[in-house]
Amino acid sequence: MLSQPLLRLVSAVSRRRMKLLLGIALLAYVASVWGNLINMRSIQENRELRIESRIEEIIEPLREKIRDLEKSFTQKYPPVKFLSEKDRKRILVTGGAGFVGSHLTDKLMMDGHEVTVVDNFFTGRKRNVEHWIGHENFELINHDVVEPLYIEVDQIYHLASPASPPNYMYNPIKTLKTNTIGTLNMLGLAKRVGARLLLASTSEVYGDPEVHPQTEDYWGHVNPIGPRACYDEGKRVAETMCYAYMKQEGVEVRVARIFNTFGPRMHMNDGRVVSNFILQALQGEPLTVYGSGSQTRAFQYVSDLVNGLVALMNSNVSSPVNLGNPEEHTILEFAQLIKNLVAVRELLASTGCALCHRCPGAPRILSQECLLPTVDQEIRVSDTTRLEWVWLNCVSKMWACPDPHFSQLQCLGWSVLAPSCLLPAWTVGQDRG
Ligand SMILES: O=c1ccn([C@@H]2O[C@H](COP(=O)(O)OP(=O)(O)O[C@H]3OC[C@@H](O)[C@H](O)[C@H]3O)[C@@H](O)[C@H]2O)c(=O)[nH]1
Repeated sequence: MLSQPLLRLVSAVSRRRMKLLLGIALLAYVASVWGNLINMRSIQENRELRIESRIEEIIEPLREKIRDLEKSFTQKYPPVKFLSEKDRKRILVTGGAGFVGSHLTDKLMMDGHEVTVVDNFFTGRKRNVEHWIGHENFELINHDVVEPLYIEVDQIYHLASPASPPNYMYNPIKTLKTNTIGTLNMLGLAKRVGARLLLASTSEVYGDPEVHPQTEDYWGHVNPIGPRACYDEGKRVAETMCYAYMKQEGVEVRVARIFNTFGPRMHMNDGRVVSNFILQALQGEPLTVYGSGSQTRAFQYVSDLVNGLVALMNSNVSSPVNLGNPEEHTILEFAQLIKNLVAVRELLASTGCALCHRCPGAPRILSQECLLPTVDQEIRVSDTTRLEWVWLNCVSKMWACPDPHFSQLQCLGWSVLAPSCLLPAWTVGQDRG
């Protein structure tokens, strides 16, 4: 038998042990719950990591594609000079998407100016200036100059008008409105904002000239009701408007009388002799020489004209200035040149009246520091060579083309449409000479 004190000792020890055991069990329980929690969290984290890496796997090729697309959409612009705020001008070019206007736009942009092109796209083409779209110095507005325009500019090159005979005779009333109301609107804008305006006039203001060559002091010989009157008289009144605004309102004006011009971006179907002959040769047709072919023209390359326009705009000469190549050729000579370069079957001499001679006369110096490019002997001599070069490069490539219709062919900027897309043929009876 155990004594009473011994029994008390034993029960006290087992109570303590019980407490200890209970404490240990509680700790073990807490530890296991904690462990489970940690385990669950790491499982969840693992799962999340797996999902994230799967998403990455799917997204990465897409990211790659976006990078490629971004690279291909990043527009590469022709090199543009940096001009300080003081030298940089805000320049409006009306008709800036056309043949001459787009080359002028190129020069002004590359010189570092801010250029706004306004065009109604009747004869202009967006693709002529598309290489500038998105550039911070460039803006393209689809607008008809017959409606007023409210913008802020320092200089206006006013070129908006159809210029080839079939185009301007297509809608003579519209041609008249463009050259009269359109010019009034641009002169109004020039007056409002204090801009200088250069009018792209034409050698056609001399009409069917009785004087040869036609210097700027010749008043011309124009039939006011002839087939070309909408253009000839439209440009004559546009010149009159310029000088009225100059005298009455103090607007600074420059007037360029532009002679025959050729070069890239000229529409093959615009109806003028260079494009007509090239197109006819491409299609294996005879060249249509109107009349005897003894009528003369002097063809200038478009970049020479553009340099002349910019030189004139920035000169102090406010009287009209002829811009053209003084090297004169008969149309027959021109046809022969093409005939010698390409195997053309025959030359067609029509019976139409074609006695007109057109040549800008001796080139003149605008001011001491501003020499018109037509004065440059090298350019004069090389013009025929350039024509041959354009001709050889375009034509030889096109002859090699397997498409018999030369549909939508692009060659050095010349666009050739399929025969079915051509404008109605330019007929002999419409020509003055
Ligand atoms: O197929 C043709 C086309 C034209 N010609 C002749 O080639 C000469 C030039 O005619 P174009 O149609 O090329 O141009 P034009 O000289 O008559 O007028 C042009 O010149 C100056 C620009 O300012 C004008 O915008 C434009 O009308 C004319 O004598 C014409 O009779 C042909 O012999 N065959």
